[in-house]
Order: sequence, then structure tokens, then C-alpha cells
Amino acid sequence: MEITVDQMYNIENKGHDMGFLKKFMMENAGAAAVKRLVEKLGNVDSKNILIFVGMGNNGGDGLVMARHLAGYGAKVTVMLLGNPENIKTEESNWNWSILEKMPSVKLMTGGSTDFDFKPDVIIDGILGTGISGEIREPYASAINYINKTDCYKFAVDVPSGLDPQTGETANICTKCDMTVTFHKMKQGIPKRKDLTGELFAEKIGIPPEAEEGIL
Ligand SMILES: NC(=O)C1=CN([C@@H]2O[C@H](COP(=O)(O)OP(=O)(O)OC[C@H]3O[C@@H](n4cnc5c(N)ncnc54)[C@H](OP(=O)(O)O)[C@@H]3O)[C@@H](O)[C@H]2O)[C@@H](O)CC1
Ligand SMILES: [K+]
Repeated sequence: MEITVDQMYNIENKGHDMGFLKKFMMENAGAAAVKRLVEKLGNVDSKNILIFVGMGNNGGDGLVMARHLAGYGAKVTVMLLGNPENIKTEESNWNWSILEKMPSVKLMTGGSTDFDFKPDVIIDGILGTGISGEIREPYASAINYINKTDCYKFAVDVPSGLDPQTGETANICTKCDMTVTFHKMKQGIPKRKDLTGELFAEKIGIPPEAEEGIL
């Protein structure tokens, strides 16, 4: 069953109000995404994994993935597309502060795409269901860098630039090899398998009762 983005936000908020906090949803989302990625790649030990992280909760999922991938022995670099002080949500900020205590994960900020290594994998944690309008900098440069880099590409929830409700793309959009979306498929995502690549919807522990009155 495919749901709308509005329904997803309402379900998330109802789950949060039941005590299954967005912080827990984010943890399960990041963990499920890493499981699919590691299953696909065989192993990620010593692989250079570059994670682009937006300032919202799509970025937050990317921060959770960074921590899990470090646990699998990957060489993880996180590029936050802004200043840490401007991270929008408590749950995303919580994950950033854990990474600040982890020398095993390299943290970069500001959005430059000038790296001193070639990534084996790029994870797009830039934009998810909160996308609106033409892609602004530094998100645009990050999306263009991802599209011009030859490596395995993984989208968190939805390729950045694809509207998960309508299936329309903004002026630019990442083209990925795999996409893992969360809880249930959103109506617009399956319309663009050319951009999502292999597509999975993973449960993240939201109580089924959180859908009552919404679905
Ligand atoms: N909520 C939950 O319980 C769960 C949510 N989950 C995850 O959260 C995601 C939704 O998170 P979200 O609502 O924070 O929106 P998100 O997609 O990160 O984008 C917002 C940021 O992007 C920016 N921005 C927007 N448009 C832009 C543009 N055109 N060009 C440039 N920037 C633009 C916008 O900037 P602003 O407009 O505020 O200045 C803001 O900073 C969802 O996709 C899933 O991955 C999972 O953890 C599961 C549980
Ligand atoms: K994304």
C-alpha cells in the first residue's frame, strides 16, 4: 500500500505522541538502511563511504547510518550541508553530538565538494519528504557532485530532488542505485525507478495503532 507524505507526517507525529519518539524512528530508519546497504555490498570493511547530510531529519537518518557503518569497519566521512548550530531538529542534533565523540567518523561541514579521496559509496541524506521548490545551495552542488561521481549511490528515504508525493523532480535530482524508504511506500517514489534504483520500504517500529484514523 502506498501512502501520502501528509499521512506519513501524521503517522510519525501520532507515533511520537504515543511515546515512540522520532529519535527512535530515526535510529531504526538508519539501522534498516545500513542493513540493506551492507547486505547488497557484501561487506563495507575499509570502504570509503561519503555521507551527504541535510539539515533536517533526512540528514538525521544519514547521521545514524554513519555511526552504524563505522561499527562495520567502513571509513566514513560525513559532509553536513551547513553549520551544526543550524541543525533543525533535536533528534538530528542528538546524533550529530554522538558523532562528535567518535574519531572513527570524519566530520566535515559547510558543503564543499572538494575531497581528498575517491568514495566507494555515496549516501544521499540530503532531502526527503521535506523538499520544497528549486534546490538551493549548498544542496545543489552536493547533488551535482553525487551525479558526476562514479561509485555506488544510496538514497535515504528518496533520491534528493524527487518529490515523494508527486514523483516530479525539482531542477536537479540524484540518480541512485538503491533507495530505502521508511514505514510505508510514499505514492510518488515508485514512479521513478530510474532515479531510485533498487527500492525497499523498511518498517521502523511505528505502532500500527499510530495509523488509526489516518489510513
Ligand atoms: N519525522 C520522522 O518521524 C521521521 C522522519 N524520517 C526522515 O525525515 C525526513 C523528513 O525530515 P524533515 O521533515 O526534516 O525534512 P527533510 O526532507 O530533511 O528536509 C528539510 C530540510 O531541507 C531543506 N530544504 C527543503 N527544500 C529545499 C530545497 N529545495 N533546497 C534546499 N534545501 C531545502 C529545509 O530547509 P528550510 O526550508 O527549512 O530552510 C530543511 O533544512 C524523511 O524524509 C525521512 O528521511 C525518518 O527519520 C523516519 C522518522
Ligand atoms: K535523500
